[in-house]
Amino acid sequence: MSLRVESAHKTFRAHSGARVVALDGVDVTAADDELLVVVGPSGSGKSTLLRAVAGLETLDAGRVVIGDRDVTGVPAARRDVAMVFQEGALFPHLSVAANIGIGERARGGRRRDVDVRVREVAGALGVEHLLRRMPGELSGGERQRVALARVLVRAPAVCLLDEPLASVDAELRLRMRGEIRAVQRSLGVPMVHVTHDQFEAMAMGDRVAVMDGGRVLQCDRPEMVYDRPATTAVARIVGPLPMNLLPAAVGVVVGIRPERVRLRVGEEDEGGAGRIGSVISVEPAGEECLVRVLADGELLARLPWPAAPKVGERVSVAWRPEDEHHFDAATGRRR
Ligand SMILES: Nc1ncnc2c1ncn2[C@@H]1O[C@H](COP(=O)(O)OP(=O)(O)OP(=O)(O)O)[C@@H](O)[C@H]1O
Repeated sequence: MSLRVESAHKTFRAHSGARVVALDGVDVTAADDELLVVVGPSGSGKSTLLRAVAGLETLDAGRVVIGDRDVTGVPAARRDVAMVFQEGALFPHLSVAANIGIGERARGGRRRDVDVRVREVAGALGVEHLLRRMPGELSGGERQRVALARVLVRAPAVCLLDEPLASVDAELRLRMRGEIRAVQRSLGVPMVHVTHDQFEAMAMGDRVAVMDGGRVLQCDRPEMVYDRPATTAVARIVGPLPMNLLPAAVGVVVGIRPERVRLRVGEEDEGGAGRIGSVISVEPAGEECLVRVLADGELLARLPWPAAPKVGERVSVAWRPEDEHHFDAATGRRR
């Protein structure tokens, strides 16, 4: 069953009386077996969008449609939407196995069938060895995986994940994103996944919705939002590092990804798009380093670590013309 959110508006009134626009006309869809990733800065409306789909937040205007059923006025419990939060909540007095199987059992599933399915999903998410433990005996990351297993053990109409991997270590995250993808495909349900992890967004999403200020700025395949950002805001939000945005000709802003910037020490401008600058900081990042250069404004370059220039050195800054993105300076839109 597909998910459709149409013209969703939501304004909160803070204690101070101030109005906060959390959703400002959001349209998104997720097809039957599609995984839609939502990215955006803190406060951009991602959780509000998920909570509105789940029925935990009522919209001021707009609709939520699941399959051909308009669920806008339907209470959360009757939407058949499963949601995993940043801190997956478990029933403390039930074992891990019982926690994972509780929904299926409540729905009248036979114990034997439910046990088999619980074991399958627990295996896929690497928590099979924890099935007999109690939630209080788990680490944060383990609890999170159990909460995920509980959602994935049955096929809800829609599955929502709000940063479920935030407290999981890097190696496990890498494995789990593949597992989540596989389980989701086998269930054939639309999944909406909020993450701050750019690699996760690129790796997992069939499409990525980029949000800012309660709006969806662009919604497209991961390679499109990365290679052809629709606006300067998208260019700053998507990618492991924000895109450098440099004023160029009148009315034009040139965008260049830090990983596409080339620096040469002690040489003059190579010509073309280059400029001269001086290094203001060098930050090691494993095999690579991040170099900040002052050259008609500040610019970030990601370079292989051995190639790092030193702080204070003069460098020529260059990039290939085909790596440039051009935006309209007034509107921020891609030209
Ligand atoms: N119950 C509430 N009362 C008042 N304001 C709220 C409430 N919930 C959310 N907001 C505000 O609405 C805006 C959107 O919040 P939301 O939680 O959807 O953002 P987010 O993109 O999920 O952020 P984060 O990445 O930090 O989780 C924010 O400005 C937030 O402060």
